[in-house]
Amino acid sequence: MSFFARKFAPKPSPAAQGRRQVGIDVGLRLDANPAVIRAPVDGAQVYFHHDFLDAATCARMVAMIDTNRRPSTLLSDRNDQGFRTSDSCDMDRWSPDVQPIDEAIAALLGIEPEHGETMQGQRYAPGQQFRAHHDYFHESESYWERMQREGGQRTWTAMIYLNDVEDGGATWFPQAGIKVAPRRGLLLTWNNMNADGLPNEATIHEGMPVVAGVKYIITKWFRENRWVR
Ligand SMILES: O=C(O)CCC(=O)C(=O)O
Ligand SMILES: [Fe+2]
Repeated sequence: MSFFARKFAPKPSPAAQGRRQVGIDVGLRLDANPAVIRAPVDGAQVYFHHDFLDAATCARMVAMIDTNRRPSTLLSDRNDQGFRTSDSCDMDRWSPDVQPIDEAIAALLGIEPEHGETMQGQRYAPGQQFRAHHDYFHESESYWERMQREGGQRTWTAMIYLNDVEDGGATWFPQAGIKVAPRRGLLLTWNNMNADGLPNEATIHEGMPVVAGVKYIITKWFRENRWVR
């Protein structure tokens, strides 16, 4: 960018600058971790870590989800039946089974655990899905005012598949062009913001319908500010 273009370009807001820095810091940390693989996609930061959780830990998480699950909800002004048909549950962050996983994910990314929302468990039976969506908050929706008070925008998402699924249930990023098949213990993480610290539309993704078997995952969404106070 020329000197004049830079001088007259709109200045990024302090919030966008903070999110931009989180993208840089977390990206550098993941790039430096030999156990982490960066997905070869343009226009989004997407990474994997195989066997992030062992089989016994995954089995404990599956049992917790089965005990506490209820129909999933959607954060939207529209009432869209069929959009998210799974079951979900909140994983108690202070439980001795959950806290170490919470902390391990936060340490992997280098984000303070207090920026993470409550870990969510999700279960998809055959035919169940989570249609294409962004994890970041749409700042035009009515929930945004409340979200701003509760930690602000979502920056990084981390998901862990707790089991192999017989058929279906891949996580598909149609714009970024990757499809991830569930595999026990596999962690998938991506930055919902772009290099300017603004919502990255190319992170649109869906949990494709399970065809055979049952899919279990846990999801962590990180906020730009502290979520736990
Ligand atoms: O089930 C999946 O593969 C995707 C889940 C997801 O996008 C989410 O929980 O935000
Ligand atoms: Fe999502």
